[in-house]
Amino acid sequence: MSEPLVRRLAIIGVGLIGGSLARALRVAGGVGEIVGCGRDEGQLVRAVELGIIDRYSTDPAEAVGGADGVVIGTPVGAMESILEAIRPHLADGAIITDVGSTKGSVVAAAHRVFGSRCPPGFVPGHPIAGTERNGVEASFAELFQRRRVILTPLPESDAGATAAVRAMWEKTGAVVETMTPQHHDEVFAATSHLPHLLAYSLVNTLATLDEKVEIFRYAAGGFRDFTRIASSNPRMWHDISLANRDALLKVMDRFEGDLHQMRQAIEAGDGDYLLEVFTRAKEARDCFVDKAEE
Ligand SMILES: NC(=O)c1ccc[n+]([C@@H]2O[C@H](COP(=O)([O-])OP(=O)(O)OC[C@H]3O[C@@H](n4cnc5c(N)ncnc54)[C@H](O)[C@@H]3O)[C@@H](O)[C@H]2O)c1
Ligand SMILES: O=C(O)C(=O)C[C@]1(C(=O)O)C=C[C@@H](O)C=C1
Repeated sequence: MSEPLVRRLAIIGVGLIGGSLARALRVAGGVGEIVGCGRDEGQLVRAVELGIIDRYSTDPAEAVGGADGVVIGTPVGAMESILEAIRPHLADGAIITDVGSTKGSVVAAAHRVFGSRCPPGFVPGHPIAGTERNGVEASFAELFQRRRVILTPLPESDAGATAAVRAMWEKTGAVVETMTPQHHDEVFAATSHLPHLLAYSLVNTLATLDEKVEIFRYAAGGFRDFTRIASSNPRMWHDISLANRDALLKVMDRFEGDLHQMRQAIEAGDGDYLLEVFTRAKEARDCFVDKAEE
């Protein structure tokens, strides 16, 4: 029997992502005991009932005791307080990673907690997979299969720790890539964070058009497709929007400019401009978006 990748894995925040990671590792093997931690004891009890975790604690310090692997699966706004709570209780050589949708803010939080050099076992991460649902009962083992996971190791991250976090995600069926935290935040401001803000903003505009909110009766498949992600957890996207401020503002400014140009073209009856934009966008989506999942 080969040694498990991780003898004891502590997952702080056993929700959609943390729960799916636990389920995937259960199926794939390679992890010994899984200890859950979180603020919502009901979720943790449910996770034990579902066989996703072996046991739980509502105290992060207790949960990480003796753990050789720690995954933080909470909203990014909670990560600093959790790192602060677990810092004195981390086992020597423990691997510490997270699943947060922003990386610069998580790294900055870690430096505020650990100082100029984070532990060599600290390797931030981000699975590019999810749904609009949240909570452990929305989790499933297949979530990460053939999806990308981005690791953003720090200069002080130990190569062995980075390899261990990579191996953990590859166990789930994910394809692992590395980026700098800054590049990560720029890329996902454009491909994930802005789309969510647009979906929320569109639905909010229509919801405030008429107080009877009757207009949604006439929304068809296009609106449903475009706005699925507006059903995502508001707290999660509150945290992401504020954490990735600079990259988001930059891409929002660009988008606002492009939308203004489209408005001007409509106002001027410039159909050629509209056709140019629509054709370029269709070609890009048809060619690149579907390939992204290969
Ligand atoms: N939902 C997605 O599509 C998706 C995809 C990739 C990454 N992420 C990232 O994963 C993280 C978790 O997202 P999720 O979708 O699993 O959310 P979720 O709401 O399903 O799970 C979050 C869990 O963290 C717990 N929690 C919240 N605050 C806490 C605290 N202060 N201390 C301890 N536990 C706390 C909650 O009780 C819950 O169990 C976020 O950082 C998010 O940016 C989400
Ligand atoms: O599929 C969805 O519902 C998601 O929103 C997942 C999604 C995204 O595609 O933007 C959302 C946040 C993450 O950090 C990564 C992926």
